[in-house]
Amino acid sequence: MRLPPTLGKVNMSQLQDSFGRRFHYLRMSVTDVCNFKCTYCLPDGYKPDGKPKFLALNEIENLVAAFGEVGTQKIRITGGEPTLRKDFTDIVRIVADNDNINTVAMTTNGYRLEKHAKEWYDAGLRRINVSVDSLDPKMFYQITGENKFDEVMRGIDAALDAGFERIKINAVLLKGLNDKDLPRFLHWIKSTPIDLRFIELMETGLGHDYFNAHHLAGLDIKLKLESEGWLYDLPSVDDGPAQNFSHPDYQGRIGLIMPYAKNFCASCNRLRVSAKGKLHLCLFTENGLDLRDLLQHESQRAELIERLHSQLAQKEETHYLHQGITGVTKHLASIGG
Ligand SMILES: Nc1nc2c(ncn2[C@@H]2O[C@H](COP(=O)(O)OP(=O)(O)OP(=O)(O)O)[C@@H](O)[C@H]2O)c(=O)[nH]1
Ligand SMILES: C[S@@+](CC[C@H](N)C(=O)[O-])C[C@H]1O[C@@H](n2cnc3c(N)ncnc32)[C@H](O)[C@@H]1O
Ligand code: SF4
Ligand code: SF4
Repeated sequence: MRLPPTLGKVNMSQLQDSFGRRFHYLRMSVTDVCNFKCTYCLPDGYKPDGKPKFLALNEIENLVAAFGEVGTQKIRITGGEPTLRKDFTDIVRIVADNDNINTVAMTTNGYRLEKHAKEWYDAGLRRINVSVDSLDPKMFYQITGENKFDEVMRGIDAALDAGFERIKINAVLLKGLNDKDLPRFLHWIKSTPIDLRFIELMETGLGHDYFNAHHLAGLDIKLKLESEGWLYDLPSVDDGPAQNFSHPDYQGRIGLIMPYAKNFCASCNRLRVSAKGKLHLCLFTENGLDLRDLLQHESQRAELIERLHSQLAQKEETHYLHQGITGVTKHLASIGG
């Protein structure tokens, strides 16, 4: 792709913060809308705030191009539920067509996978993370507010058939809800080549009561796995924050995402852009900086890149969740998790 002439004078080095962390992974949210009502995320369902206008395809193209120029190699499309966008396949294609991006991923609740897995694969999507909080259909319904367990599981089968590089399953650990599910999950991955990740519940604007009632530490699972012969896998450079484990008797792997663990943020390698075009330096705390005025035309790329570099200096070392400070993030659907 030909670059605008001004780009020659711009700092094209990789995005880096003042703690020496480099950012080669962008989580790009494309909608806040969701059709599920997960109790830890949108317990009352998605409530539109006015008439939201989410990033259009040309804005997404300019965003991807700018991030690609300064070192982004992996883009995860997320939401809300990203696949609710009618132009979702076009979004995948835009990301996949950018030569700087070598990993195109998405996170989904899986309800449209069965029908579209192959189409998205053909458009260039290579990795999929699907949220499945329980393997008990009744508990799945209780947690997500949707009776779509069978549909989602058929979607995962379709994704396995379509040939995706990697399929990960996300389950948020919830005391009193899915905390009895470990044996079922283990049984599933014995013969299924997926990465199963248990995510510790993070406190959001939902409040302290929900968090206190349901938070469960991942450490207990880690100790149990280690005692049963699961071995820690060294992370590769574009891995997310999970600590991964594998076992010779199992085709699948297990990952633990423990945001309250010591040093969790030391390996932070990702930035976020919300569906309305705001840059978020962290999943928590800040309001986000508007990028949208600079997403309108290719000729603005140099200015956009300068803005990205100038913001990175403000990225903080860690979140403040330990102090119960959840910042402005009301729920993770508003920023893509
Ligand atoms: N606190 C915190 N949690 C994160 C971060 N990244 C991911 N998570 C949590 O992990 C969940 C699952 O993330 P995914 O969307 O599957 O992405 P990922 O874990 O980066 O996935 P991979 O790229 O496949 O490793 C998110 O929704 C968050 O709950 C992060 O940077 N900080
Ligand atoms: C916000 S969702 C967006 C993508 C898609 N709708 C889905 O559910 O996979 C991304 C991830 O965030 C996780 N998540 C949402 N709220 C969370 C919370 N409070 N704590 C931990 N993980 C959370 C979900 O389980 C999901 O795996
Ligand atoms: S976790 Fe995902 S599927 Fe569940 S309510 Fe939030 S955005 Fe929707
Ligand atoms: S909480 Fe913030 S600083 Fe920590 S890993 Fe997540 S995005 Fe990075």
